[in-house]
Amino acid sequence: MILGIGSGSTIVYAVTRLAERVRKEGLKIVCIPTSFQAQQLIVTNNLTLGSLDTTPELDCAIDGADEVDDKLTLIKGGGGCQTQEKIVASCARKLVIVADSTKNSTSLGQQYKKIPVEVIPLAYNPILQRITQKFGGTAELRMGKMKAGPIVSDNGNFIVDWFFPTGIEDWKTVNERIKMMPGVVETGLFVDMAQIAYFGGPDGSLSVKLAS
Ligand SMILES: O=C(CO)[C@H](O)[C@H](O)COP(=O)(O)O
Repeated sequence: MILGIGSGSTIVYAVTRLAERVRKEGLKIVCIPTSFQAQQLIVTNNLTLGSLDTTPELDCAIDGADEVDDKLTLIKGGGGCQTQEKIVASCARKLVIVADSTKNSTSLGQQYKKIPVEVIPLAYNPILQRITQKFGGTAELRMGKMKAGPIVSDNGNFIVDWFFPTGIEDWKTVNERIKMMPGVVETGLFVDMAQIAYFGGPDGSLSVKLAS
């Protein structure tokens, strides 16, 4: 199986369990990373590392999410990896989301208030202005906590966080319009990409949401 490996803190649990099964059951799995973090995760768990260069068609990708609505529209990019995550997911026949129950919502904005957008550094300020002029809300350049200056993505770009207003329903159109802005590399909006989401509860319970 060719499997995309997502980024974030939740995917770590899935990869740990996967590595256990590969060891015990001798599963043959090639893992395609969605970030530098995912690549390290694959390597440190002694899983087989692959790339889109050699395997551009994946059976499945597993990833976390910052919020999942009832249509399985996702907000991703809390860790700034949405571009590679979306590329890998787009090459996979199936996208499976693993998240804790706080990420589950009926409509976007109930849990997570912002859409991360990866941008070419030169364009960050015009993009901050265009997004808020077109759609409202506020937007800011993501700044480092330990590093002075902006966060730089794995691709050498900046991340703009758009704190969107309430009431937006047509996320497909919003996504397309933001993507058309010169300098935008990728948004953290995943529309019609995920087929299934698993949510773990604090009591060990599991709930599942399927794309309609
Ligand atoms: O999109 C992502 C990184 O860009 C993550 O998958 C998302 O932020 C969820 O992370 P976590 O599992 O730590 O809550």
